[in-house]
Amino acid sequence: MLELKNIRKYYNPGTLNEMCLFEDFNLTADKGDFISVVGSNGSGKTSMLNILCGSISVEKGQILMDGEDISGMKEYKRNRRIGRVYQNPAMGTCPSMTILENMSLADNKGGTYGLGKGVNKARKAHYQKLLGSLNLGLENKMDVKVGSLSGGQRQAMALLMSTLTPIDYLILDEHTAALDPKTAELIMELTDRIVKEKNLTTIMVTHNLRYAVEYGSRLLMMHQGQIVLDIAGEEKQKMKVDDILGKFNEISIECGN
Ligand SMILES: Nc1ncnc2c1ncn2[C@@H]1O[C@H](COP(=O)(O)OP(=O)(O)OP(=O)(O)O)[C@@H](O)[C@H]1O
Repeated sequence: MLELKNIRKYYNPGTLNEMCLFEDFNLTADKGDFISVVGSNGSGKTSMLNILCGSISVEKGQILMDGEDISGMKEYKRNRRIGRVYQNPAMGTCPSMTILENMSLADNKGGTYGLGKGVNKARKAHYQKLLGSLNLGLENKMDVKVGSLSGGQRQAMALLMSTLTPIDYLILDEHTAALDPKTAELIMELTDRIVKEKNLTTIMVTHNLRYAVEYGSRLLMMHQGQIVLDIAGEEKQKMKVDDILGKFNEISIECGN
């Protein structure tokens, strides 16, 4: 379970540009939840993910992982249990290293790493099997530099790499936004498969309302630092893209836009 409790977050505190994003923000992601998060630009979606992952600090409040307060825990330590995929495929992979080296690096997350040690045959075969499941032919390109792959291929690798070690939580920050529609679809199917196979508690920020409706067990809508919609179960299953659009319109009218 991941929890944000009574979070207060200011950007540029004490300056002319001070901005209060969260005043008393609360979120509980129960074990096995797959939460799609939609919301207006600047509503705080990425900031929320950054707070969970420890990429940014907060003024007040607690971040709990399975009941343990991890507010003071460094990002790299949280990452032992949290996998993250970003919008930019370049963020999750190292372009100057080969596919094999990237896989090996991800496999050693949280441990020491030396390329000199090399990768044993069994591990290489394991990586090839995983890459083969993507159906992108990457298993035959183990010595190719990742920088020469397409965005979609890199994002598929980033997803595989972020979930290679035994993690419990998966954080997806608009991870299909930079991809063409067909590749985005493929990455979403892959995401869903990995989430189910590994039983990952997942939070996925997306501007694609269809994905938000089709995937996941719960749907949140954020606006101006607040959760304005939180639905799950049957209600979520019945939700249509038009319903979310309607909610967006309501918010815009309330704001006078
Ligand atoms: N490092 C920062 N310094 C100052 N303000 C920031 C910083 N990061 C985010 N903000 C502000 O906080 C607010 C929320 O930003 P955030 O990126 O979390 O929103 P978002 O919902 O992810 O937006 P989008 O849908 O456009 O990606 C915005 O007004 C943004 O300008």
